[in-house]
Amino acid sequence: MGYAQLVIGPAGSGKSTYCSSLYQHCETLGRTIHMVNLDPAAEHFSYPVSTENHRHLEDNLDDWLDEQLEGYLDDDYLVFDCPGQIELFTHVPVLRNFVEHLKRKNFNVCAVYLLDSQFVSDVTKYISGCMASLSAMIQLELPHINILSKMDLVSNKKDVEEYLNPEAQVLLSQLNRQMAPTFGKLNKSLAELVDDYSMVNFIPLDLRKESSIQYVLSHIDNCIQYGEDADVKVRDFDPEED
Ligand SMILES: Nc1nc2c(ncn2[C@@H]2O[C@H](COP(=O)(O)OP(=O)(O)OP(=O)(O)O)[C@@H](O)[C@H]2O)c(=O)[nH]1
Ligand SMILES: [Mg+2]
Repeated sequence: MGYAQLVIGPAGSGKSTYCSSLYQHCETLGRTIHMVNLDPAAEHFSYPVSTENHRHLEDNLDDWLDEQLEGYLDDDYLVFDCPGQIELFTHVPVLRNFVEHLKRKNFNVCAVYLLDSQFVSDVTKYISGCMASLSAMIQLELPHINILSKMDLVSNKKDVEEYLNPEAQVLLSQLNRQMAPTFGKLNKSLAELVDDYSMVNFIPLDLRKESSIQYVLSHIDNCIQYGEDADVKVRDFDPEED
């Protein structure tokens, strides 16, 4: 049985930074994880790929993803740093195919969706971030964990708290305050959608704190049942501990 995190989220949300911090954290613990960078952009495309090329892109990526998996063992813990292009996990089924592939290889996979905490300062941005997360959740059909990244940039933690487990009513009134009355109905539907899926449930991540990284990791490990067979106990950490 192998374990894998699929780290996704909008461009610049902090995926690569999270991956390297996680790697260092595990290194300190003496725990082995492997990072796999799934961004083929640097190697293959130095230009935007148009929609006509999607088929072509897909075929190439399947082979390329296969190559990335070579050399890893069936019981490894892998962390896939995905590119920020949202269409890779929504319009194009390539990431979904990759997930199927991992499952066939007996990997327990969890989607780790990062959203920049700066998005929370603007409820419209926040909602769009939630929708992108929801879309990934539906497309990938994986256990899913939402993370609010870059918490070190948040000066007042109270501002963010209500967005960690937001209520539809709060979102709705904030959306209505910002937008013209014609959007009232749409806002209501959006807020309800977010509420219905009860997917909007973010764990704050402050990379300056080892305890915060550990807290996030514990949640993910739980999700993919890592450590349940072994003697390793998944400890619960208080993110506000230090
Ligand atoms: N202050 C702060 N900045 C961060 C943090 N994480 C990432 N950044 C910064 O945010 C920018 C984007 O970070 P990346 O880790 O490259 O984001 P990404 O999601 O991998 O971006 P793409 O691969 O382009 O989608 C960089 O300038 C980082 O230095 C964080 O926890 N705190
Ligand atoms: Mg990156």
